[in-house]
Amino acid sequence: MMQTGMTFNLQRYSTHDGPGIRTVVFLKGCSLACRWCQNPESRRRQPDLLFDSRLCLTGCQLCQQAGLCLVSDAAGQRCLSRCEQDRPALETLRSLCPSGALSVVGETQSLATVLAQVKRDLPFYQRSGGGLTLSGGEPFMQPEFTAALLQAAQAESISTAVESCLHVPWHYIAPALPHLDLLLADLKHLDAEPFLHWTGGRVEQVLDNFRRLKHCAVPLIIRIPLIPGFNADLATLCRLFDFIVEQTSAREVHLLPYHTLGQHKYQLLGEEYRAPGQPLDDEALLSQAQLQARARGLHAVLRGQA
Ligand SMILES: C[S@@+](CC[C@H](N)C(=O)[O-])C[C@H]1O[C@@H](n2cnc3c(N)ncnc32)[C@H](O)[C@@H]1O
Ligand code: SF4
Repeated sequence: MMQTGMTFNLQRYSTHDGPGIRTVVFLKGCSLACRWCQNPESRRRQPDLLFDSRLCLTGCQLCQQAGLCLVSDAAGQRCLSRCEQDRPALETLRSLCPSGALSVVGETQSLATVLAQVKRDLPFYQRSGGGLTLSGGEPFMQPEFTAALLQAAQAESISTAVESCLHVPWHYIAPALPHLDLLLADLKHLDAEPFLHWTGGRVEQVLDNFRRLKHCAVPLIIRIPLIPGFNADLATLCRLFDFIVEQTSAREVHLLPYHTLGQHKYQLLGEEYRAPGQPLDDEALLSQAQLQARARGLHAVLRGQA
């Protein structure tokens, strides 16, 4: 049977998603809805419609003729109606808009198609120690496709990595592990209430998966997005470092200061942005956090610097 997956982007020459030069394949669908997520178009498993009012040639009416309903937001800007019933089938809109104001994000692709694109950069992987990284969204939410793609990449001598929030049942993760050279996993918080409030998920499932991974051979790097009002304070971060040392196999932690680069995409999706309006700008906190992580024997990386 032909394996297919739902992807929404493929990024070549990435140097931020694992060692060396990498190709990042972004898979659609996530079990969390982090308020700060830089990829809000990744969250639903189905294709999404984006509308950029700045590009709209208001007079052409092609989308209205196809059955799409545009409304005005509080500022009088045209935007998508939040009512899904006001939308025609997305496939009819995929290449309809002449100005690019409307775009459909997410497409079903065969494993062979994705692998062929990844293989184009084999010489770069070999020279730089890079490879394939699966991101998203949450790659383990497409467990069969993820495991099969990692296996196929390794069979081509391509090193593999996955970026994950670990908010999935263990049996979605386990089949991929034999085909994984590096797992980059987020540790966002330890407490149930703030985790639920800011991400919509159950923290215990994440912590449980970290504990299980301790008994697996796959190399693990933990990433902490530092989000003001959620976890960007020294006391919370020190508790996270303690958890890493005591309950996981990771000895490398990457600190990811909160940024707002994905904020405009919420508007394109017709969604409200419910995270802080300003990026994290607290160098004192960042350097203290790096010191505290190092004091616990962790290799702490901030903006690529150890
Ligand atoms: C978009 S996620 C996809 C992988 C997976 N779902 C996860 O959360 O780890 C990739 C990385 O981006 C980080 N990230 C997402 N939004 C961010 C933001 N606004 N500022 C800083 N890091 C962010 C996440 O914490 C994660 O490490
Ligand atoms: S887990 Fe990752 S992809 Fe999912 S909403 Fe959070 S940051 Fe975004």
